[in-house]
Amino acid sequence: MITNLGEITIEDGVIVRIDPDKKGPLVALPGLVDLHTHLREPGREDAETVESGSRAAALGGYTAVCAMANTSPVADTAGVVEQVWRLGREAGLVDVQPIGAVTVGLGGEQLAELGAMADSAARVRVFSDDGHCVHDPRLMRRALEYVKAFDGVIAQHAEEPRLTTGAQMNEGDVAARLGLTGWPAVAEEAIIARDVLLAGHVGARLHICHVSTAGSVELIRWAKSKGWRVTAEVTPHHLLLTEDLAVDYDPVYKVNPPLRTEADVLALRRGLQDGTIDCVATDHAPHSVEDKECEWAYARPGMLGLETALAIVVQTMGPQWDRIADWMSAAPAKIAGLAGHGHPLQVGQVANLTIFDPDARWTVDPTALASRSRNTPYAGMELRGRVEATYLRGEPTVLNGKATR
Ligand SMILES: NC(=O)N[C@@H](CC(=O)O)C(=O)O
Ligand SMILES: [Zn+2]
Repeated sequence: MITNLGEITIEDGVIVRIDPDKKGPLVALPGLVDLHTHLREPGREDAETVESGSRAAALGGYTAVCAMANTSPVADTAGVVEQVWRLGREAGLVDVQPIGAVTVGLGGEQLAELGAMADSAARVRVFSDDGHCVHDPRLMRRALEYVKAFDGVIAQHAEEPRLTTGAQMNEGDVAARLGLTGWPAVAEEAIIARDVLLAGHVGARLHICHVSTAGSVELIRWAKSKGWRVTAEVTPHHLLLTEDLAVDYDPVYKVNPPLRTEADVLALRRGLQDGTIDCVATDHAPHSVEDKECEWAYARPGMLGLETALAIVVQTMGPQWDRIADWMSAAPAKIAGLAGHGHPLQVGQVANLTIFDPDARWTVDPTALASRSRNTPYAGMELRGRVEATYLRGEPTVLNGKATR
């Protein structure tokens, strides 16, 4: 089958011609890859399923997502990661690459069967206790040593739990005014400092999840200057939103790590621009109405991200299409070891691609999202730029802004 997408022609799932003369107003990007997605299946299918999350991802321009391990049961065995991987194949809308837990049950005490997950049909290469920090430095060291053998990576949720007990939002003036317990920047930075040193010592790959402070950017810049194998991600929400949004106690803005200050937002954008931060990852964290639309103190942290990510990145970083292709496709594919994704749009490459209309304006309606949850911080906001179409190995998963399945 031959498909013509303006300047790009696809045949049998492969890009066979690129004709720059035919370039129209739409932007073609390599299919986006998300390094940090919470799909909630198994266990919380009321909040999201592999299929609903895959549909949200495709609508956001993604062709692959890495599914975080904090499901129920936890993805800490070959059986569970294979289940998630198989569900992704059945949904067939994006490639779902499971992330395995670092420790049994995310308990932080005993290493999970990393090797068995790596050898499973799901071929796990990224391991994370996300939602929890791997707190014990000895265990963290062992995990780094273990995954080094097969070029795996430990993705750390950097949060020193002894400094965040009872924390509800960023520590600072706003928290003091609202009477909410603060989550200080140092809780993130202390773990990053420790772990880049460990990664340097072991010579293994470390990835820092959802970096949120200016100090973290500095530490990662320093670690990279040493030549240590450290990568980092930033979320679209940390590139745009600040702690001030908490003033009305609307729990949609409660997220972990918390929204920080304007100075942090600017430092994160600079860090992404100068390559200190490698990629943008959504941390798509769907939560049910009961878990989210309640008092701030009881609401679960986390916000949706997949369907709005590209528009938010363009809004915050500008229409730097080559850089965006790197931040949202090539870099995350490389970190996750996804050989079939992240390729530049070139003749002969597999046709995983996203067609984006940079001028389309749309208003975010939480009830119209493909996600089973509604906890988007952009509800009612007018965004500029929308995914028109997404192709997975040459097959459309989204056409005219609608999922094909
Ligand atoms: N980001 C969040 O606030 N929540 C995530 C866990 C996480 O990414 O830390 C979740 O699973 O809901
Ligand atoms: Zn996390």
